[in-house]
Amino acid sequence: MKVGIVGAGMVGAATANALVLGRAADAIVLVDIDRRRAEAEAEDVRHASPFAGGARLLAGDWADLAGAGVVIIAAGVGQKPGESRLELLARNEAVFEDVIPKVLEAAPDCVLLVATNPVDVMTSVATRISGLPAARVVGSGTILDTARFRACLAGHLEVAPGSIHAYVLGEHGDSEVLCFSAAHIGGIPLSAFAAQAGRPLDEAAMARIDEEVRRAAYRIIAGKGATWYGIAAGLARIVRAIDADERALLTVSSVGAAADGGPPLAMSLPRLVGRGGILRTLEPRLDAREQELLQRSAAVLRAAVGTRPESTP
Ligand SMILES: NC(=O)C1=CN([C@@H]2O[C@H](COP(=O)(O)OP(=O)(O)OC[C@H]3O[C@@H](n4cnc5c(N)ncnc54)[C@H](O)[C@@H]3O)[C@@H](O)[C@H]2O)C=CC1
Ligand SMILES: CC(=O)C(=O)O
Repeated sequence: MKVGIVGAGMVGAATANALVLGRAADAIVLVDIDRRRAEAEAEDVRHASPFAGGARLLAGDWADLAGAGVVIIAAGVGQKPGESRLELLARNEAVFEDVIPKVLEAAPDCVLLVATNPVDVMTSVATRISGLPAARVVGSGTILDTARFRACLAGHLEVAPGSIHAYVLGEHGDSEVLCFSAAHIGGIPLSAFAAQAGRPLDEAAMARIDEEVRRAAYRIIAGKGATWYGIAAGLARIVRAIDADERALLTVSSVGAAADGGPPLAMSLPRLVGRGGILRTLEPRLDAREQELLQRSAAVLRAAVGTRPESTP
């Protein structure tokens, strides 16, 4: 499949590299207002391609997105140290007003895959501007937070992250919800597994893991200015699910029924992803406290979306 990437900064370039190394695309087109940057990144990643599947890399114009099955939007500003994702909204909404119509003119049949922050609100914005059905506008949502959660649990429990079924839902941001209650390893609830493994998951351990996941971006941004490897791997995972029509269960964002029972809103829930984007949204089974936190997260996003007109699924 041909994949377009709009925004050839740290996230866009790392995603191109992850797609190449993961053999998740045949051709990748990088588009950026900074054409020189896009060309340099395309050339650099092109030199990784012979070590993997040989995907073609191009820095192009909008018209070069023609035929792309997925177009990833990673254009816009990122957080400065200490800044929250929601503070980026006004600046990145202006970028989307510019780029989304150009993408759709060139690639009217693509799935839009949104990475730009605040990613849930930007998914709502992209759905509104594009006029596409909600299923075709996928936000990376909490796919990264879910990976961080599994990585932390894997470290604590000394088990492979791939054997852990655990999810982060809600906002990709400060109000996200780590769902401990439904998490399991091989069908064994997390707490029972932890006891068997001699690695108790008490309140203190859960609070430490929560803090580690929720504050990960702030720590990384304080240390190196931005984050890119984790989200790049997550975006490549979503592209693979779409391309191979996997019906994979991923925590991604899309405008749809919200946890607070209000009008449609983009937030992360467990969703089946395959050809065409979101195929189905599942209702998570949470304990009462997590359910309440998820409703609060929806309220935070609803306040951020404000009075913007929403696209309904
Ligand atoms: N969803 C997630 O989990 C994550 C999201 N992000 C977000 O991804 C976005 C990009 O981050 P970085 O790559 O680090 O930023 P960056 O500053 O390195 O790259 C952004 C690129 O967008 C380009 N751009 C800006 N306006 C444009 C326009 N109108 N048309 C075409 N290109 C345009 C810039 O020239 C720049 O090359 C940020 O909003 C950041 O917060 C970052 C990490 C994780
Ligand atoms: C920057 C960002 O959203 C993250 O790393 O989670």
